[in-house]
Amino acid sequence: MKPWTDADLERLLTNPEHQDNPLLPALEWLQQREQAQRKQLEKLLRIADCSDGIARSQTHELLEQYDKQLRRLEKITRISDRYQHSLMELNEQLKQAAQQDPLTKLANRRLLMARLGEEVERCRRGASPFTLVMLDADHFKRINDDFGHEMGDRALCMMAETIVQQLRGYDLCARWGGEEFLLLLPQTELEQACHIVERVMAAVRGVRLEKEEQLRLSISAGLAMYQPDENVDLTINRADAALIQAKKNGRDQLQIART
Ligand SMILES: Nc1nc2c(ncn2[C@@H]2O[C@H](COP(=O)(O)OP(=O)(O)OP(=O)(O)O)[C@@H](O)[C@H]2O)c(=O)[nH]1
Repeated sequence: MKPWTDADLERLLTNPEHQDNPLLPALEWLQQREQAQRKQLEKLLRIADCSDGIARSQTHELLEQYDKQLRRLEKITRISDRYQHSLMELNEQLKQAAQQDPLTKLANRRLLMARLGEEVERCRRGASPFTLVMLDADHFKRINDDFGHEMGDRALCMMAETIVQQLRGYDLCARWGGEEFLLLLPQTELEQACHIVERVMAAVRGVRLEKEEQLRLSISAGLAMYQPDENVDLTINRADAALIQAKKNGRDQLQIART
């Protein structure tokens, strides 16, 4: 049997032949109810479609917001990485500045005293003794007077570089004062220290600053070997006294400290 359509039903209900059929009112009632239900269903479907659209656009909006937050977070992370990196660099620079002489870039007194403390400890634990060498540029005032303070600065830097080149990796050269340097030679007894210092003095004599052919440099040195249980300040003083003696003896030479 072919399915009933609305038109078939309408024809049946309006057919004068069936006007007296007792089922007619029931059929009309069923038709009206079916139409009402259909309308209701269509309405519900429209609402469902609409809310589906809203849900879709809300989801899209949320995804966009999420992407935006993610990009913002990535940007913040990049900035924070850069910030952390520059903080670390700054920290490193500060650390260096606290331990370095700004002119010659050598270790400063603070770093040398720290290393000296460690060396004394090592010596107390039975390692072989170390030697300290106080170095002082000769007649440096004349260099400044004859060639100018700026050239004096360059001469100091050249001297520092030359001294370091003659040392071993574990030795330390610090700028002690104006034109004074202090060498820490770990695990080095006097005889070996003398060889090192003679090498340093010879190298300083050979320094030539371009354009200033007349400029000649030399240094005097006082050596003191650390004595077990000696206060290290005393070792420094002994090296200093030996240096004064080297100056008195005519400069450009080394002198060994008395114990
Ligand atoms: N250009 C320059 N000169 C410095 C610096 N520090 C110290 N000096 C100079 O070094 C000279 C040291 O002079 P003095 O202590 O009289 O000693 P000197 O002329 O080297 O003579 P002796 O040590 O006796 O051989 C002074 O003229 C200081 O101004 C510095 O950083 N740069």
